[in-house]
Amino acid sequence: MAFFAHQIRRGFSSSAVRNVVIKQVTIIGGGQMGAGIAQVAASTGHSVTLVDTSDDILKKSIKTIEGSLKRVVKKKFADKPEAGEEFIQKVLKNVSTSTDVGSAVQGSDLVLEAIVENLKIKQDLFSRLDKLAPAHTIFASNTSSLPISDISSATNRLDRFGGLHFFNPVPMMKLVEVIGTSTTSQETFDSLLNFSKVLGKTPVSCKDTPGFIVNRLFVPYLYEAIRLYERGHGSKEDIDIAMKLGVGYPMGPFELSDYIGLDTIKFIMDGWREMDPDNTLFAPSELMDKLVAEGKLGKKTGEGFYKYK
Ligand SMILES: CCCCCCCC(=O)CC(=O)SCCNC(=O)CCNC(=O)[C@H](O)C(C)(C)COP(=O)(O)OP(=O)(O)OC[C@H]1O[C@@H](n2cnc3c(N)ncnc32)[C@H](O)[C@@H]1OP(=O)(O)O
Ligand SMILES: NC(=O)C1=CN([C@@H]2O[C@H](COP(=O)(O)OP(=O)(O)OC[C@H]3O[C@@H](n4cnc5c(N)ncnc54)[C@H](O)[C@@H]3O)[C@@H](O)[C@H]2O)C=CC1
Repeated sequence: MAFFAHQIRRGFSSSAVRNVVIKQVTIIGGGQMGAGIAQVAASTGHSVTLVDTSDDILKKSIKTIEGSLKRVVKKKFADKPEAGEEFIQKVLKNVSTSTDVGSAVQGSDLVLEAIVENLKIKQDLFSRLDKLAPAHTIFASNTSSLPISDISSATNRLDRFGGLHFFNPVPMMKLVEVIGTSTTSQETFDSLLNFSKVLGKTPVSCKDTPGFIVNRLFVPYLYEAIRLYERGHGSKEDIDIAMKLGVGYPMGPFELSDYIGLDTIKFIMDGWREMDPDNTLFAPSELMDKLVAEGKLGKKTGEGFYKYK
């Protein structure tokens, strides 16, 4: 069994609320992750407000959600296309959009942040939200690599702050890492665990350590694959085939790096190297640095390790 929340001792308990049942969710950041999380939350009956910096971005987010829902219903309602269309409309009705965080957090039980992976920008956002959101509202970040406690330190609701780390593509990936800091209250942690389950995901409990569980194991794996290629031990194609057929991964390390975004992966590794410069697992890759400097960031820019145009 992956988690035993009741066994985790936490040092802080004066939560303003007990076990918040999360019904109304505000998601800040309508990119790859935010749109996916909004889709899953809306599909499971939550009322969702999706926030981003412009209406144009939000229109794109809704388009992404619609496209993904179509893929979902194609399978789920294979024999009943009308019921599928009805489902899509019902889900979309649960999602509203806003460029104003102040109004978007009113009445919200959970504010989940999925904006750019930058500590200062996340701290500024949460510091502002802390003054605007109701007292009972739980805050959570979907950060891939930043310590949750560094982000929560910008607020006065340390007990009502945790991490909820989803995986890309959110509608398909079953895992959620639930992260509690030393100040996250048990009530908050339990609410986040329950919320993940209501979304139909499988949560695992994580400590607030670099990369939590998955990325702590996976980022060094991706980098080692690149170094293997740099040393001439195998072609990209062969390494990808080897990991797909040899251990059953759905994507090889180069395909997956392009899918996630090379800038994101390099950003994470650079940050960890700064924290622990002598750890050889965090050694840089010349090729990765070169591709990112050239703007070849993977699928999203049309080229990374592979070409997509
Ligand atoms: C980790 C290092 C550092 C990273 C730092 C940042 C990242 C993080 O913090 C954490 C992460 O997210 S790590 C990334 C985790 N994700 C993965 O490993 C994805 C691996 N790939 C896959 O699972 C499949 O290739 C995948 C499911 C993507 C696609 O499947 P296929 O390759 O078989 O392709 P398709 O045939 O197109 O799809 C198969 C079925 O899935 C449905 N589908 C795919 N994408 C969808 C989407 N976005 N929305 C809804 N449905 C979707 C598709 O319809 C199809 O369904 P069936 O027709 O029923 O099979
Ligand atoms: N891409 C991935 O595979 C995964 C990413 N993550 C994490 O999720 C977060 C978001 O990542 P992505 O969705 O990939 O990024 P993205 O670049 O696709 O989306 C970020 C969105 O946030 C918006 N944004 C930026 N600053 C904002 C602000 N102050 N207020 C409102 N909106 C703002 C941007 O306009 C953009 O639409 C990051 O922390 C990332 O590390 C977590 C798991 C997987």
